[in-house]
Amino acid sequence: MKFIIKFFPEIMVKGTPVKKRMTMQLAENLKRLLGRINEEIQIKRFHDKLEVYCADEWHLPVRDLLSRTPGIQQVLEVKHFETGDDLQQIAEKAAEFYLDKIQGKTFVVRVKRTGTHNHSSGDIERYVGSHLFQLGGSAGVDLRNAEVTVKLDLHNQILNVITDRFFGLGGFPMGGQGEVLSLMSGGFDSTVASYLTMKRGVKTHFIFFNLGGAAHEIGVKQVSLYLWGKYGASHRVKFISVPFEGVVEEIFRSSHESYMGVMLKRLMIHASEKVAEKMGIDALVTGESVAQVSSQTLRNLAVIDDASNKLIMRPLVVMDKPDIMAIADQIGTREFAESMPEYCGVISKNPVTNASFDRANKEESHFDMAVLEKAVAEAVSINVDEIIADVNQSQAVDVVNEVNEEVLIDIRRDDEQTSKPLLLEHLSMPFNLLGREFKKLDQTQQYLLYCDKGVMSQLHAQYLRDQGFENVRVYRPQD
Ligand SMILES: Nc1ncnc2c1ncn2[C@@H]1O[C@H](COP(=O)(O)OP(=O)(O)OP(=O)(O)O)[C@@H](O)[C@H]1O
Repeated sequence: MKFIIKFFPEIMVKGTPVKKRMTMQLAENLKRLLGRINEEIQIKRFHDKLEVYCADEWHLPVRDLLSRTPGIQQVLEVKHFETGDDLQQIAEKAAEFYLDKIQGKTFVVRVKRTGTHNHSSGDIERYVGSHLFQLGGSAGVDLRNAEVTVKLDLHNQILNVITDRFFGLGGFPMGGQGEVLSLMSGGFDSTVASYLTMKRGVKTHFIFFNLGGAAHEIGVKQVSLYLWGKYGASHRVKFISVPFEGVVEEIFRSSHESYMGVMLKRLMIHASEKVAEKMGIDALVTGESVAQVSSQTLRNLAVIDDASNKLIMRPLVVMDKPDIMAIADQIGTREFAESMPEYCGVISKNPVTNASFDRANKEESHFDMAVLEKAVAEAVSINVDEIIADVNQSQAVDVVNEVNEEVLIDIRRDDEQTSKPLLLEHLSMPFNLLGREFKKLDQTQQYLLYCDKGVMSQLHAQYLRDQGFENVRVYRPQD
């Protein structure tokens, strides 16, 4: 079957060389991504569209991939048949795909022809129209204001029928818009901010400041891997983890209580700048948004900005929280954000809301910058696609590969549990409900947690252990 890909309109209004570069970039990205589904999938590039050809068996994975690849506005699904210009065959194929769609609705048939045929386009339109009408159920033909257009394309002996259409993400193809380093804390805001830069075609690396929780780090790695795998996997990016416990201690020692929050953010920006510099990156991204918490005032954001010469991008700066949550739902990060362990370290009880530039500099002059240098020097950088191996290697909770008398708990999301059911006897407790539901279980039992990649189960097993459930391990069947 064939998919016809319409580019994002902002690409179409560019001058010819830019448009060409962007459409080539999208074709290259798709080639890389589709090749991971099946090597025989073909792509053809035209000035106004791309066409993807695949065997019918790859329909669903290809459709899914196209719906989440930046740069695509709309996709038409097309099936082709060798009907020649046999009117009856053409009408039957049209009925096969459109009869359902015209039930109770007015319709019109539009035919586009290339090549030589015995019938004119008008002949075919009239024949197919009357065939569909006679089959019943429609509200009749309306040549001017039809509710459904039956679109047929006869190309020499091949009839192309548009069987479905769906919208893509929009945005620009990944790779043409430079690179950023996104400060990722794993909550709603930084994940949505990172998604928005990825959708805009910006190669987005992740940096995480570990304030003292191994579980937090695993959670942030997991959501970064998820985001990248879903929306940015055409390009390899880095996940950088900076041990920030020492910095937090030093803030406690050197800062006034009301300035601790601002200092922490400034020091994160300082550290990100140093890492970005080494990577040749000009811009940082944060999930901050004006007035979301009392300390996110314009003045405080300006004082945080002052810590660096890098461009600081805040894609959510004027967005309302419900709109941010709606994006999190749409991109599938809500459950991750909700299950991220809360870190409540350097949160000033009475945070300054109108920080002064001079005072922030003065606070910083009391801070021993060698501590920050040390944290940056000890930062660990891995390719985001190596996260699974990395988490499994540094696991803090034992992993077993068979179930004996333990209670097995499937902690995957509901939709994953339904699409790939676990065949062993088990309890179902999706990870976003685990914290609440687990309290109801018998603490003396032994438990095994199961998830698809073994990352979330590590995170939650550690969390449950911290809550006093000592007999929790991870179940990872052998491949
Ligand atoms: N531990 C961290 N590592 C990396 N970046 C961080 C960390 N903590 C905060 N940030 C960055 O600072 C921004 C503001 O953080 P803050 O905790 O004030 O807000 P938030 O709205 O709760 O963030 P989020 O919802 O992304 O967790 C975050 O969106 C993120 O970009």
